Amino acid sequence: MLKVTQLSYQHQRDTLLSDITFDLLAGELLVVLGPNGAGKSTLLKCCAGTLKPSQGSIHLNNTTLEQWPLNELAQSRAVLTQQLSIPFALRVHEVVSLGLSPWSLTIKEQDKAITDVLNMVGMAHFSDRVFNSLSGGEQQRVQLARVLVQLLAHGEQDLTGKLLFLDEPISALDLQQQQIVMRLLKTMTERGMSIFCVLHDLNLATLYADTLLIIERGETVYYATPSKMHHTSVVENTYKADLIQIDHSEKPLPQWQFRH
Ligand SMILES: Nc1ncnc2c1ncn2[C@@H]1O[C@H](COP(=O)(O)OP(=O)(O)OP(=O)(O)O)[C@@H](O)[C@H]1O
Repeated sequence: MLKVTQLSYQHQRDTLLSDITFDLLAGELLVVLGPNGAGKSTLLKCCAGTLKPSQGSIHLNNTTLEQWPLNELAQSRAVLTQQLSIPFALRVHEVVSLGLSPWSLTIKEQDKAITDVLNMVGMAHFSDRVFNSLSGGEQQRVQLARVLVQLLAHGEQDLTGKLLFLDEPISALDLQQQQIVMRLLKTMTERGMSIFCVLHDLNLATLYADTLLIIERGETVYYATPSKMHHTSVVENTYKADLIQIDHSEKPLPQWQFRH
């Protein structure tokens, strides 16, 4: 699906990413982790086509990103970046409808697609509210609905070939909403969608990801399934935090607690 080979990104004299290689398969949730400034957002922007890598290649379904016709690319991959503000007094359903711009749908089809994704993120009852009047977490859920509708416009069950990039999509959410969104992402991957998701929460990442990619100072330090991290010191070495590694009580997966 997405094949990234020996990707490097240089900004002036700084190497922000160096020799990153990974594959994202159909139906896979790849979670990208790493300390502040590690290069996660830069990697997301390169892979999504917003930044041009200095070296390396990015193929989406065997075609390089630059060779994809723009509208077809917009129908196949959606990108949710951090810190999005809407400078106009748009209503929630109007913000979500921005995600439908690559598609030609009837008004009825648009309304259905928008209602479906707002239901998925539990925001249908806010459809007519002015977006800027929502809380931070509510705004984040609406923005997630906007990128979801871009990939689910026709309500198709099989989402193979659809690629979603998310940069910290749960950073403003409470515990219940974090779980709802992570379960929703899992449901999307079960329908075939591929998801590249930057997170800071190691415990959620380990629970939900199929694969973890951990980067530090622009380089890969871990690229494998979460369970392979069991009883390693990768997290402690990468984050330099004083942590205790424990076993999840219901799954054979590592989790972390702060020592105090
Ligand atoms: N346009 C730019 N000019 C100079 N430095 C930049 C630019 N964009 C990013 N950087 C630097 O590149 C590094 C990686 O930034 P990036 O935003 O990718 O990190 P991140 O891993 O997403 O961090 P965080 O967890 O804090 O969001 C940082 O040190 C950042 O300051």
